[in-house]
Amino acid sequence: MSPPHEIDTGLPGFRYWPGALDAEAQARLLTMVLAATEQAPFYRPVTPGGRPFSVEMTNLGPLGWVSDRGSYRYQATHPVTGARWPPMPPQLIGLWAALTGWPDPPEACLVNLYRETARMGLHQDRDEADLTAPVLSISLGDAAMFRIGPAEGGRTTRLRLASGDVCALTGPARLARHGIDRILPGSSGLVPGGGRLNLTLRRATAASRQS
Ligand SMILES: O=C(O)CCC(=O)C(=O)O
Ligand SMILES: [Fe+2]
Repeated sequence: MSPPHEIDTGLPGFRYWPGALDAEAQARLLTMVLAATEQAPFYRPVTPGGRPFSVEMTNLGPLGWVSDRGSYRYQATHPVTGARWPPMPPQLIGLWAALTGWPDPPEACLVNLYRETARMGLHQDRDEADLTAPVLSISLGDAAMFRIGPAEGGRTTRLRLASGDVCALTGPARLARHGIDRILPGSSGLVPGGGRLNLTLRRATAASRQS
């Protein structure tokens, strides 16, 4: 992977590295993720209000983000199979360290699968114990129209995220509102069956390190 080029989008703390993963790194990552989904298949969660997500999900790593009639939360097991999530691929731990510089490794990699009509409404990521730890997001496959705006609401900006792009919510942008308006079906042939994969890496628990 060549060193990522960082672009200033005007929202402090929102960091964007277009083309951070070259075609070979994307293919390797995709192969690893698809292999892990043999063990931890995609499933369609529902919101606490009972509405099914249009996105299908699974997780990698010691903890995974889940949503059901009870709550949004992190847990160690797949809600359908009851098995532990597959391990976090070392390539992702390395990318997290290189791009965020955060001292603790990621604990959760949420894998979002967007088929043709899937989307994700504007939201904040706030189910983590330490809301100062960054969120790192990797795009694979079809491009997506990503929307982002300040935590307090107001004007949002649209950004087209393509396969291999990486972005991060850090510092003052950690609680930025964001979502996916739509994907651009057929813009990439990377994902078998079509669509987009998003990998979102996070710390879930509070850091245990001493200061
Ligand atoms: O698919 C994306 O790029 C965003 C995913 C996201 O915001 C989330 O999983 O919290
Ligand atoms: Fe999010």
